[in-house]
Amino acid sequence: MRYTNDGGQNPRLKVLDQLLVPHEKVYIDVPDVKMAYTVIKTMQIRGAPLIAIVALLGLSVDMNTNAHSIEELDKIDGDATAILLWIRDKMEYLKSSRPTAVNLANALQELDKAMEEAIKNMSGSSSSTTTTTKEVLCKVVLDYSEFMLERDVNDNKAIGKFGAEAILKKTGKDKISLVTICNTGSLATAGYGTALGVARSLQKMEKLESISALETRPYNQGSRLTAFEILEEGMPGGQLICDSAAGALMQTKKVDACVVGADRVCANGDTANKIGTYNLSIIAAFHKIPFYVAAPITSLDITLESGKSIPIEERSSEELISSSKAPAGMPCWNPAFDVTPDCNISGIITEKGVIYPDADGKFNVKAFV
Ligand SMILES: CSC[C@H]1O[C@H](OP(=O)(O)O)[C@H](O)[C@@H]1O
Repeated sequence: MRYTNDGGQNPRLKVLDQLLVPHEKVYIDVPDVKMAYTVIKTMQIRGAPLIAIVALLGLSVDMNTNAHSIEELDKIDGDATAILLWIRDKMEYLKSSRPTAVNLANALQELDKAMEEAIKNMSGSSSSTTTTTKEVLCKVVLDYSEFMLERDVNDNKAIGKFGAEAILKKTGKDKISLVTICNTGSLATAGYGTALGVARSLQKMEKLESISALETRPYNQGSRLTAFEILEEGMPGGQLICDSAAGALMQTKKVDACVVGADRVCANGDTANKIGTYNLSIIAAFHKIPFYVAAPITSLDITLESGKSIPIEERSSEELISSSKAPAGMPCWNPAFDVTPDCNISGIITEKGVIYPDADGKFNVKAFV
């Protein structure tokens, strides 16, 4: 992603088209909310934290630089309720792009609070300022989207550190062999990565022996994106395995831990992540290999008691047909995510530390937020 803001209130956003990585590096200009929605929906950018960041930066670029939006906002300037409604309408549109990851919904909720607060402060202020409602809210959206960008990298570094320490302690090993699924690295976040950030931290500590990446059918985020990041970082023992080789790997080779990302973690620890994660957790449980979820607090959804209520995105048959070379017209079921039950999870690694199950084996995610 390329984000610039010269002049203080002139944000510009370009995103790397992840559908073309690793073979081509093409950047797409995101001048408005419509394009932010499109790049998310079509998976030109993906990864729960990055979806939230691109949506918010897209909103900020739209409000601050898009001529049509500026004109619309100018017309209703001074009417705080009308401006709020205008922004909330865009927020709802962005939120409808992909339903499973909760990071975007959480970010928009936080932003909404910041906007309400700013409006309250404006009406309470006695100073004879010439700043208009529109200017104030454009600045709130801009500041908040930039804050998210910065916070995500710092959070990921903390996740990496806590995760590496937890895995070393749990396994008692000096060198760790990991398995991961999907892409949770710099490409899925503002930088560093969540689950792949844990691998990065182990590598920095010279404690990473190997990392096996699943290809992650049908979109192949593992074979295209994680493989690319593993090679770029020169991670020791980096290798690609097909999704169905995970069992054989655990049966015949050294695997010390699995570490995966998350799109939504419920109050009881149930975790939605890329389709195939549930299978991986079952194989890991069978082989008594610790299984960690690495995710920022923004991926936690304590309003849902269990994974049964997580909306699971189903994508088109065409995507599965083209990637699997199935005959055209073949009916498909193509869920993008599955839910790993709490009982298969050893720990949830966040930037505030690791959430472990209690003595009864139950997670209390609420207590952590
Ligand atoms: C830190 S990435 C979290 C999460 O997002 C991915 O999904 P997608 O590629 O469909 O956007 C995947 O499930 C990752 O684990």
